[in-house]
Amino acid sequence: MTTPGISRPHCDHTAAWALLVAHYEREGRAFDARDALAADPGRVDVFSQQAPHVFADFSKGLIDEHARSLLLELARECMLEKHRDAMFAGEAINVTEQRAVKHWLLRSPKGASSDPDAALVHETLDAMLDYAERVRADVAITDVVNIGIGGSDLGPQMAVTALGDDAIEGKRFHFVSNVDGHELAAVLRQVKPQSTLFLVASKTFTTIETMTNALSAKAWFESNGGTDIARHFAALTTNVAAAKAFGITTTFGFWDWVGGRYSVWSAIGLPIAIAIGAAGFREMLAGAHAMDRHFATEPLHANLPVRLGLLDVWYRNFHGFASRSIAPYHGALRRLPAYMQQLEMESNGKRVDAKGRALSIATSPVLWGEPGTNGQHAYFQMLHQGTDVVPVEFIAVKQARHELPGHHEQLLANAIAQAQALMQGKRDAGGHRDFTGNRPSTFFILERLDAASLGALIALHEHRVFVSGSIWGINSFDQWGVELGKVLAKDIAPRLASGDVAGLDASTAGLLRRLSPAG
Ligand SMILES: O=P(O)(O)OC[C@H]1O[C@H](O)[C@H](O)[C@@H](O)[C@@H]1O
Repeated sequence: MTTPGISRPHCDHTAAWALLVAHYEREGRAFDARDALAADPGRVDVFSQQAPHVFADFSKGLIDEHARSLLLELARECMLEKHRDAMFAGEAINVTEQRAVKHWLLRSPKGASSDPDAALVHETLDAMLDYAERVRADVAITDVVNIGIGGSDLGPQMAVTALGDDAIEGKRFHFVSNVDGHELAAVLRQVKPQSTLFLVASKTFTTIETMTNALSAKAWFESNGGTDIARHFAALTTNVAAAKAFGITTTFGFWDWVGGRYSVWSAIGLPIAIAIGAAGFREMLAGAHAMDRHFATEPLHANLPVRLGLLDVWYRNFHGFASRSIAPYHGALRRLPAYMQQLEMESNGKRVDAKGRALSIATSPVLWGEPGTNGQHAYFQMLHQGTDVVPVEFIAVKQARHELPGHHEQLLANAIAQAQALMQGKRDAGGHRDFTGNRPSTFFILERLDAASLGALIALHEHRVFVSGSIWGINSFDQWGVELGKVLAKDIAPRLASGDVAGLDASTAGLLRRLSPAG
């Protein structure tokens, strides 16, 4: 195994980067998308891209053709394609953990990949989908409770929410992630041991929140007359031994080369498979695979993840935009912003390069958002008239899944109008009613929200995050930043009970005294 991270240049030391700096100063800063569109309506075709299942229009973005070609040059100088190909070749590009990055293999069709793990992937997938179909057919099971957090929660929860209209009748889905006992207690009040299936989802099977919730669920199950753990608990994990030690015999595994935030395609996706069926789950994989092929084979200038990732770099490092708002105009995509937060901020929220050297350029922006039109009535004020420019990403779905007249037209009209308003602005000498306009947005369109298009949309974002992370020179596949707090919580927990503040700083000691029952 080679470590391609080592040979990649510092992208901010390349000739293309210097040219981008100069271009930004000369023209980029003052660029006005309104003028550009008025001067050249053909801009819409240049700054849009159809990819499998997803169309994206960034013609309202603050980018011109020169910046676009310099960014492509930057990608070439930074050996983006080589890095991408190394991922698809199964090289250990997660250099800090010496692991391959192969979530794409989970959606590669049978026989399509020569990767040594391909056969095992399909064996596991077949077994998991078989099990999902058995659960679907089992009318005695009315409630499925997924216990997991982070990547073991956000993906399945987001996808079940997005596609749940197709869920079989008679089954409810619950997602318990927080160690806050209010969450599990609220679910346990609604379910019965004999009709509930608990899925304990944890890549490591050591995460304290998940273990605490799983132990409490098991204790509740046993003390409420539940007997058959094998039937009512299943584990989704890479740590089969730990699941067994916990007392769970039904286990669906995955591998260390699947990062938690990239694991929705693995056994972690079991709740989705139970909700939409084996065929639906395979469609989701197929949609993602189509996007993998697009990313792996399309030339850079026509490659949607590449174009989006480069636009992210342009916005973050040249325009200096520090956040991005995600506005899905579809209520069923309401968990998508949270999912994207983990995907991008945990992947690219790094301040050192892949070799551990401090970076002198900015990395991940802050991602946030709520579904439209709700967000319009809450924070769009700031997007239209605030002092910061925040690029907005609209996601619209052409076909509705309901029959109520009028609603969908209004929903789509609002999405289009908000993007238009952000760009157009409105001159008013009065000040308060003045909209400066020229606020950038990207507009995504899905024909319909189904398993295939959702799969493609998620894979698109995985690859987009790869692209910006690659240009920034970071390892997008580790997450050391979450460790310190976990370690300190282990020290604090017994102190809370005892009230022992010895050795703590004065501020932390003060909080502990206030919150400790012993205090
Ligand atoms: O699936 P698990 O091993 O329980 O991990 C759950 C989550 O917790 C960790 O702290 C990581 O930050 C996440 O990337 C991960 O998805």
